[in-house]
Amino acid sequence: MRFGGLVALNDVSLSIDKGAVLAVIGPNGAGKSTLFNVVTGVYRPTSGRVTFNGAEITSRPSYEVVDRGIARTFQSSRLFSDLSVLDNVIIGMHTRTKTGVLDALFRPGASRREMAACVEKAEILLKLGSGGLFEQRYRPAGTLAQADRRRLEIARALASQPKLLLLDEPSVGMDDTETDALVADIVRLRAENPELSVILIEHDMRVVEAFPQHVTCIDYGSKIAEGDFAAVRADPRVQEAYLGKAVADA
Ligand SMILES: Nc1ncnc2c1ncn2[C@@H]1O[C@H](COP(=O)(O)OP(=O)(O)OP(=O)(O)O)[C@@H](O)[C@H]1O
Repeated sequence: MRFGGLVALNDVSLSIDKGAVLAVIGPNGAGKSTLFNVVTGVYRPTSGRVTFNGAEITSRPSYEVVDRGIARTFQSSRLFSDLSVLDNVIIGMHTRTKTGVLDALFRPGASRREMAACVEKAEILLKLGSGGLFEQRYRPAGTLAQADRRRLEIARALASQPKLLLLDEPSVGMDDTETDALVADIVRLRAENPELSVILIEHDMRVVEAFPQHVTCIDYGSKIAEGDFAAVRADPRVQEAYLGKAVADA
């Protein structure tokens, strides 16, 4: 992925199996969010391919990518702040609902029934995670605490019933207790959906350590290491690039 003269991603090749968690680490500006933007059709890559479940999805529009089963959260909140917590989750279901504006006008019964089903599903999702989102479901999303906003982003992404969930620094703005709860949420989510795959961009090594099997490190747009957490952490290029000399000396 090039932006003019800047190569934001250079020959980065990644794959993830069904049900696996892949953690992508790397310093600021390494190209991690760009990777998500390429996978989800926000950016059209200059070259290269994105395939999902055997089908090529390179540069497909984002709504189609969601429809195929890839959902994401963003590093900076993309919630509808004036809408309620509940409505934000319901909006995440739009690729899975059938009735539209015309149905609302001409088949109000069907439309109402579908909406009631959506509310029920959204409430279940809000009850799943930590942080009491369900109790706050009628509050405008913009009034939530930072950690709850991150949790709501995840609930909204899950509302589209993804097969692959992309989490962009989900622990940003969370304290240690909240981060532990986030890890527990992801662990529980995977236990309940063993086929769900997760790609996690993270700066917090405590989160990465909790999902240690597959870790990839990107630096200046290139993949510099991959393997399990212990191997990647021990790689001198990773220590140099990302973890810092303090860790190398530890
Ligand atoms: N739309 C864009 N136009 C121009 N340059 C961009 C664009 N998006 C990203 N970049 C550049 O691409 C590089 C990679 O950015 P990216 O946001 O992917 O990094 P990152 O690894 O996610 O960093 P961080 O951890 O700080 O979020 C940066 O130099 C960034 O300035």
